[in-house]
Amino acid sequence: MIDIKKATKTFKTKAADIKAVDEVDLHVRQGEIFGVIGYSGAGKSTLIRLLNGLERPTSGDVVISGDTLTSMTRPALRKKRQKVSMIFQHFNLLWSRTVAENISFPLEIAGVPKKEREKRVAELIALVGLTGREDNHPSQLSGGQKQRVGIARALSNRPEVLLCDEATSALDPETTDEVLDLLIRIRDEMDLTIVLITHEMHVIRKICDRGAVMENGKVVETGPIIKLFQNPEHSVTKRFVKDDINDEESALSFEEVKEMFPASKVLKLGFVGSQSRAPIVSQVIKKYNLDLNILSGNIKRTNNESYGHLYVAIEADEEKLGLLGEELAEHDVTVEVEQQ
Ligand SMILES: Nc1ncnc2c1ncn2[C@@H]1O[C@H](COP(=O)(O)OP(=O)(O)OP(=O)(O)O)[C@@H](O)[C@H]1O
Repeated sequence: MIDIKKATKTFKTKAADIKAVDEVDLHVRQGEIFGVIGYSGAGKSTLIRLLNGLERPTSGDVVISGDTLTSMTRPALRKKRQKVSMIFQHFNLLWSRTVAENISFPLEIAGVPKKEREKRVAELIALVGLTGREDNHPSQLSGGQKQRVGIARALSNRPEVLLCDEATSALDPETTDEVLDLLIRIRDEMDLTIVLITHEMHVIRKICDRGAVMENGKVVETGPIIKLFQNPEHSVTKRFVKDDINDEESALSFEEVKEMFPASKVLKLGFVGSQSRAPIVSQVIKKYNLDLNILSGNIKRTNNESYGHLYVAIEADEEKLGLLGEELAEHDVTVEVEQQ
C-alpha cells in the first residue's frame, strides 16, 4: 500500500548538511496500523512529511497505492493529498469555528456541495462520539474531544491513509486509550491504513500490527509488534521495550530468594501469544506434583496477543526440571534456569 524506497531527506544548513531521513526502506500493508517509534530527532516527523507530500525526498521514492508522490504534477499531488490525511499532537483546529465547521472545512476546500457536506459532517460526528457537541467551539472541549474533532476532520474526504503525528502525546493515559480504541475502530470500519509516529512504546504496543524503530534518520529495526517486544535486537528497541515493561527484574534479589526458598531453583518462564492466559503452567505443575512460588511477573497485551515472563521458585530435581522444560516448550513457554 505504502512503499518508501531508499528515501533520503537532507536539509542543508549553514553549519552542516543534516540527513533527517537516511535511505529508509519501508513497506506498509493495506489496512494495517503501522507505528514508527524513535527518540527526539530520530527523523520521524520528516518521514511523515515525506508521506503526506509536504517534503520531497532528496533521493528515493515514496509510493502510495501505486502513485509515486515524487513524480506527480502539483495538481495531481494536491488531489492525492486529500486521500492522505493527518492528525496532530496539538489538534490544529480552527478556534473560531465550531466542531461541525471544523469538520466541514476540508469538504469546503474540496468543493463538496453544502447539502452533502452537512450529511457527511453529521455522520462523522456520530462516528467519533461527539453528538450534541456540534455547535461547541474547540475551547469548550476536553483534549480527547478535540482529538476526536481532529479525527473526524481528517476522515471527511474518505482518505486511504491516516497519518498520526504524536496524536496522543498531549493526552492523559485514559483519554489516550479511548482515542487509540477509536483509531482501531475506524481502521476496521473504513479499511483505512494508519501510520503513526510516536515516542511512546505503549501506543505502539496497544494498537500497531507492525512497526519500525528509527535512530539518526535510519530504520534500525522493523517487524511485527509482538516480535519487537518479545525479541528486540537493536539497543534502541531494547530501551523502548524496557521503559514500557518497567522491568522489575533488577529488583529481584537472588540472595533473598535463596534465603526464603533454600531448596528451590529460580526459573524464568517466557510467554508469547494467546497461551499467556491459558492455565498451562498450573496444569504442568500439578501433573508433576511440584511446589511453585511466584516471585514476579509481567504479562503485557499487544493489540491481539500477550507476551511476557514470570519468575518462579520451584523445588525439583534435574530430571523433573528437564521434563517440565520439555512439556512447557511444547506449549511455546520458554524456560530458563537463572544463575544462583
Ligand atoms: N527544516 C529543517 N531544517 C534543518 N534541519 C531539520 C529540519 N527539519 C528537521 N531537521 C533536523 O532533522 C533531524 C530529524 O528531525 P525530525 O523532526 O524529523 O525528528 P523527530 O524524530 O520527529 O523528532 P521530534 O520528535 O523531536 O520532532 C533533526 O536533527 C532536526 O534538527
